[in-house]
Amino acid sequence: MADFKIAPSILSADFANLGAEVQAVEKAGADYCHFDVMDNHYVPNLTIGPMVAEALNPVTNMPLDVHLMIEPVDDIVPEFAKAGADIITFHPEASRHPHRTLQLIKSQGCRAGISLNPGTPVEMLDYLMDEVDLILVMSVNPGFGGQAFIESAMDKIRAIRERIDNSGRAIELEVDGGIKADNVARVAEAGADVFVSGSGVFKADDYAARMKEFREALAGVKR
Ligand SMILES: O=C(CO)[C@H](O)[C@H](O)COP(=O)(O)O
Ligand SMILES: [Fe+2]
Repeated sequence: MADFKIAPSILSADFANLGAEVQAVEKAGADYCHFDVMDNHYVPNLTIGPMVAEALNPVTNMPLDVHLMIEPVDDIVPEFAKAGADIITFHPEASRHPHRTLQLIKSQGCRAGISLNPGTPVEMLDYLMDEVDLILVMSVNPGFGGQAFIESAMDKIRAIRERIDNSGRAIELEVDGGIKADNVARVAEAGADVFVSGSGVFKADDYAARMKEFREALAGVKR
C-alpha cells in the first residue's frame, strides 16, 4: 500500500489556541502540519507568516508544510526556512521564474513544492520535474477553507501521477481543498499521496475519531 499522509490545514483551526490545536491533531495521528500563507494580493485573504511558523515549530514534531499563496515569492522563502519550514510550496503564477524559485527553496534546505490552481494546466510541470519535490493540486480555488471539491482535479491528479511515475523521482503528490473522509479514497485511487484537510479535520468534535475515519477510508485503497 502507498504511504498515505494526512495534512490538517490549520486554516480551519482555532487561531486563539493554535499551538494546542496543532498538538491535538498530531496526537490524533496527523502526518504534516499544513500552514496556509495568504497575502490579500495573490489571494483575497490574509493569514499568517514566518513568525507564527517559528512559534509553532518547537511545539510539534510534524513537518511544517508551508503553502505560500503570496506574490512575489522569493523574498520570503529564506524567512520561512529560518522559521523551520520543511516543505515550501508556491504558485508558479506568483513567481517570475518558477524554476529559479524551486532551486532557491532547496538551497535553503527545504523540500520544494509547486501548486497548480484548478485552471492551471499540467503541462507547465514538464520542464520543472527535475527540480520539484512535491506537486500540490488545488481542488478548490485558493484563498478560503470550507469550499467544495472541484471534480476536474481528478483528471489532473491522474495525469500528474503518470508524469511522476515516468520521472523516476520521489515526488509527492498532494491534494488540497474539499478533502473529507468520504472522498479521500477516490482521490487516493487517482494517485495522490498526501491529503490536506482543513474543515474536514478541524470542524470535527473528536479529532482522533475523524482521523480514524480518514485512515479507514485509505486502508481500502489499492495502489
Ligand atoms: O490552501 C487552502 C485554501 O486556499 C487550504 O489548505 C484548504 O482550503 C483547506 O481547507 P478545506 O479542507 O476546508 O477545503
Ligand atoms: Fe493549502
